Amino acid sequence: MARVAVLGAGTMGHALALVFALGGHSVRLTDNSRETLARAQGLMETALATLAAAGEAPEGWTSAHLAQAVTRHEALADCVDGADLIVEAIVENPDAKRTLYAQLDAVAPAGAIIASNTSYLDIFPLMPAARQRTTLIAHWYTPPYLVDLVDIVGGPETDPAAIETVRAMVAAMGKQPIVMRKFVPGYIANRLQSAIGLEVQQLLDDGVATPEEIDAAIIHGIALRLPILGVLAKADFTGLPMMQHALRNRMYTPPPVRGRSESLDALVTAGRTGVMSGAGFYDWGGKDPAALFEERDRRLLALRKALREIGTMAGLERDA
Ligand SMILES: NC(=O)C1=CN([C@@H]2O[C@H](COP(=O)(O)OP(=O)(O)OC[C@H]3O[C@@H](n4cnc5c(N)ncnc54)[C@H](O)[C@@H]3O)[C@@H](O)[C@H]2O)C=CC1
Ligand SMILES: O=C(O)[C@@H](O)C(=O)[C@H](O)[C@@H](O)CO
Repeated sequence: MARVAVLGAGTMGHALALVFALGGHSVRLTDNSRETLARAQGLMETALATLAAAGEAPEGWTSAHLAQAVTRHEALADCVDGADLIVEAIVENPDAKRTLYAQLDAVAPAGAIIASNTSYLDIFPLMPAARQRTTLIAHWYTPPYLVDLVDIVGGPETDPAAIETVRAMVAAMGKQPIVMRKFVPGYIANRLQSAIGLEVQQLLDDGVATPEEIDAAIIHGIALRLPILGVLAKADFTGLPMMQHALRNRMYTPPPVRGRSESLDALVTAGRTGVMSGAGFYDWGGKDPAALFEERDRRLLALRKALREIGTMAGLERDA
């Protein structure tokens, strides 16, 4: 059992605290927003109840176990006291991360591994020199208690032993770690999501389609094949000469990277920041985020169960 400190209790932090607790570790959680830290308890409990109902939590795990396994701390120093692993899941802002890393350097145990959950940032230049050997990225997907992939990558000075420690820990929790040979922003899956995101935002900004139509195209067009074929086995079924033709014809030009989107900006300006605020691209009918997470998780659990039975023809577990 490791002592794990999770910094940031937002969308990812509360869920990562739950993941490590379910993995048998002792977890301390902090956030610089008191309300967020308080809300984390209810969100973890709802997620645990959903997992337990589906038989996906360890035998006999209850809210009482959770309260013992995850403690919440307002002070950073209390949170990281005695930590073997520090999971950084604060806001995706380089200045905020740089400031936190300097504070961490002053209070974290000397040998503690610091693992950032950053989606895209090269966090290594933000970290004080003394922590470079024990700093790495371990990037999870939401909700991390259901999505298995964890991207792991070290920086130029990271000790390979630190990478192996985290890889083994993640694998022991039943997850799918992929250790990247070098850092690239977005790893594999987030780069693909970025490409999709860029295209989706352009379609919206250009008024080509509505959010509902875009999601329908993904759900009815692309999504069904992905768990069975990935992208490259699907290409084998398409036929590779067709892919050559598509490249050669140059009919597709990716949208320019503009660093902003009018439709996204309008939503955020209107306070529609997503499920946590009750609305985003969709209107979530004023439902409590915990209820929405529960509904999402229940459906994802059912899908995951079905997919395990069906198997896959692509990827590391291909059974074709
Ligand atoms: N939202 C997602 O689906 C995913 C996010 N990530 C990454 O995880 C990290 C966190 O993202 P979210 O959970 O979405 O953000 P979030 O905004 O939901 O939560 C971030 C939390 O960090 C807290 N915070 C900010 N500065 C802090 C500090 N100095 N000390 C303690 N707490 C502090 C904020 O109060 C907030 O509650 C980011 O690096 C993001 O790129 C990675 C995978 C998925
Ligand atoms: O999709 C996810 O859960 C994550 O991979 C992320 O890191 C991000 O939030 C991503 O979706 C943003 O592009």
